[in-house]
Amino acid sequence: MKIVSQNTAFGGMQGVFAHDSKACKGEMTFAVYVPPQAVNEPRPVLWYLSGLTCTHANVMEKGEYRRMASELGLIVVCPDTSPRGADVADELTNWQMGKGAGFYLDATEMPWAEHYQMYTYITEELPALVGEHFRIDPSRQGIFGHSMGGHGAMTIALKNPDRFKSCSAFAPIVAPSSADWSVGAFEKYLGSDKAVWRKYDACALVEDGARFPEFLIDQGKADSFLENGLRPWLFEAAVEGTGIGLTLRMHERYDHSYYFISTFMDDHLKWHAERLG
Ligand SMILES: N[C@@H](CCC(=O)N[C@@H](CS)C(=O)NCC(=O)O)C(=O)O
Repeated sequence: MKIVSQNTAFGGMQGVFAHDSKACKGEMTFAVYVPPQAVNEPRPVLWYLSGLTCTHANVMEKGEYRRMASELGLIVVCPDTSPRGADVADELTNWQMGKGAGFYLDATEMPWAEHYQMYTYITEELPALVGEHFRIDPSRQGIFGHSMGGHGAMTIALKNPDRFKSCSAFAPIVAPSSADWSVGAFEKYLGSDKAVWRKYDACALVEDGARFPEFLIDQGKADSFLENGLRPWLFEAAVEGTGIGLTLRMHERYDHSYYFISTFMDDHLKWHAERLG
């Protein structure tokens, strides 16, 4: 693992690291905030998955999570959203596909399958690396994210309820199999068999029997992607009668940006800390 940068913040350390990824077959970069408490004891770890067009840096620079993470003693890991590098397939004029748009899935179709193995990267390879280098308590893990990363967090939690104790999302894509801005990507990454798509769709996973205790979702009502891309009401309908708890908060005037995310970041960190102990 290579140190890209390390800076002291709120008594802890904000680092950026790079490593050779086996899953994605190339160099991957991620950010980790380590709170001061981690010097003395293993601390809970929170995985933050970012949205379309992002790298590890967007939330690190604009998410405003460090003060509260330091106070609560949370380690926050922020991975990249796709494989990178000159040899990685991409669509230069399409921001919903390719680099910056990995959708946290393992692609099965060529040329994408060669490097786009983000599900394996996020659920297996990166946790092993982070566990080796940082004082995480693996029995206390939470996951959250924004937009495409909200989709990633919710689907990963639903598929790994024994590993994650908490999950929340900012403006998540709750049903990517039928959302305007993800159908094209799913077709290219996963092929035309829609039964496969259901494994990467929070609403479909719940319909197919996956369970997680509860979710917190914050959504801005002035989000330009609300009607065609995000549609949290579909998840509200999917969890009805399942026993899955959902706190869905709709906020007047907030859009899709990091101004929205940073406004509610403290609430999400507290939500996770309460459940991670
Ligand atoms: N590039 C898109 C917007 C993409 C977008 O809003 N991405 C969100 C995640 S879905 C984001 O976090 N962007 C990076 C940022 O705001 O720093 C557009 O032009 O409409």
